[in-house]
Amino acid sequence: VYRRNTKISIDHVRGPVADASFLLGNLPELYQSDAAAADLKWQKAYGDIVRVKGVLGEDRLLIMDAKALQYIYQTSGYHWPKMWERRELSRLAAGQGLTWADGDVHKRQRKIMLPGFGTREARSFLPIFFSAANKLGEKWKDMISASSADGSMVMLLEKATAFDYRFGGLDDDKNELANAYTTLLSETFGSPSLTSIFTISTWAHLPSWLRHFFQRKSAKLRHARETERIGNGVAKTLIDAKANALLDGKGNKDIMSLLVQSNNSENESTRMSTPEMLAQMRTIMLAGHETTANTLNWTLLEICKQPHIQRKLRAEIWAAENELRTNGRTQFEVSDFENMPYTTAVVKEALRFHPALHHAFRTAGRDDVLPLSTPLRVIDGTVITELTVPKGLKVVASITGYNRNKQVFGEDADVFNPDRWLRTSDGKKQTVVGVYANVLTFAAGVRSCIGWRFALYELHAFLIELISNFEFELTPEAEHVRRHPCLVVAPTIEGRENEGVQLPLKVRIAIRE
Ligand code: HEM
Repeated sequence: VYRRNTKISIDHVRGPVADASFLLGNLPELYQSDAAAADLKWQKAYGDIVRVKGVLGEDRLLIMDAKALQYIYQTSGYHWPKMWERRELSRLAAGQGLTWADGDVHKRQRKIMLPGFGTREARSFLPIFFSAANKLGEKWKDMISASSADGSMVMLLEKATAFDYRFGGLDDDKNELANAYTTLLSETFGSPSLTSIFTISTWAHLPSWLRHFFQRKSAKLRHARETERIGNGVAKTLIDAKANALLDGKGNKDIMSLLVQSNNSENESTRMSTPEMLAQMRTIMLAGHETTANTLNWTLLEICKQPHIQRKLRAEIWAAENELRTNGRTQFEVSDFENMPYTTAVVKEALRFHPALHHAFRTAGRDDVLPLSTPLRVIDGTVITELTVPKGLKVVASITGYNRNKQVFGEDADVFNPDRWLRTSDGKKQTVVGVYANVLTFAAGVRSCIGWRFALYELHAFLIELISNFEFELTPEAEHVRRHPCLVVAPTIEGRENEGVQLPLKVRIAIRE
């Protein structure tokens, strides 16, 4: 393993010394500290391209450079596949669905699913997002009036957002599946131990029968196995119901109908097997819920830290609601968001500052040359403008590192400031990387987030509904929130990570003048 690992070398690129051990390199700091804390520290010291040590002498590249990321994600198509061990984690979390698939399998799966995620489809879900947000608000109002005299209470926000819309008919409060998913990531993938880091990084070298044996026995993966069982059960019931509706001629272009139709397809290139179909449902459930819910959590935290942002946001939302009522309407549509620039700016800034996934993992599928936005000084002091990389090199794309890159977002990139989105452009031509607002939060290219429009509209709906009805304030505990890395970035309280995701904020009903 050592010989194989050290054959793929980029030792001319600068990076931190592997302070943990030869066995684990820099991976403990990369994976165990607060999400992206190591990335930002190394970015400051070495620039936007950093060599980090993996297990047993392995070299990896941490990338925050715009042109290099654009090349990997967009220009190279499928030539930079996902890192093998991360695909294995995706398989364990959600089966052989879209986040696991690669190459031709991915192309086929994505082509089948894409029509379910267009702008029109996402827009049609807006009333469902508002209704879910409203339901949550009503619940909070009841809790506040039942529990406190001063009209406020400390809420442990852990799961908001419209969990049930993805497949319809699930009640968020009682559903076994919703509960299983809520804690899956923090329990199974949160703060990996040194043993887990080593095991996951060396999995690829084990024969598959032995790997599967360990995975079946692993206590750490018990929760993932249980979620798989519940998830497949729920998915099967929903699929049967959908198949019957389709037989009755009630089909449409929602994602469930597309999956069921592809399962029945005679054509190999548009067919999805039953295990694949179940995996897609579990994938959407997981990829869609944890990411959006945590982005909302981080947004609320930031606007509590800077109350003037919260006040400005609420003023815009109330004005927009008044306008809506004056025009005899009761419900926002997506086109109304265009007249709410500050709300959109807050959403954009939250997505930039707190990407729900802070890392994405790739491998060079061939010897390649990465173009660089910023010239890089290497170990012998020379400065290079492109970097030659060997086939098999593992790469960590630092989504947070890119999103806070000063070359891209300006000198104040490390400050949460929605106003940056309201400034007029300086006309400088930029390297465009992400699918939305040029942030890398939804990744880019052929493997970009398929549900980004859903996330965007869902975030708008929840933010509008919650800020319109409630005021949020920091509690002393919230000062100790850490950015806990567990496949996604979730808020936990320092030293109490084992209690799971929580964000204690003081919430009171907002009184309209
Ligand atoms: C704020 C919310 C969200 C964020 C930050 C986010 C972020 C991402 C990122 C970074 C990726 C690429 C991962 C990689 O390359 O390893 C991704 C992929 C994906 N996302 Fe999202 N996502 C969000 C919401 C959603 C929603 C709402 C859905 C579904 C309804 C969804 C479904 C997926 C799927 C299926 C993939 C795999 C796409 C592929 O590989 O072709 N995501 N997401």
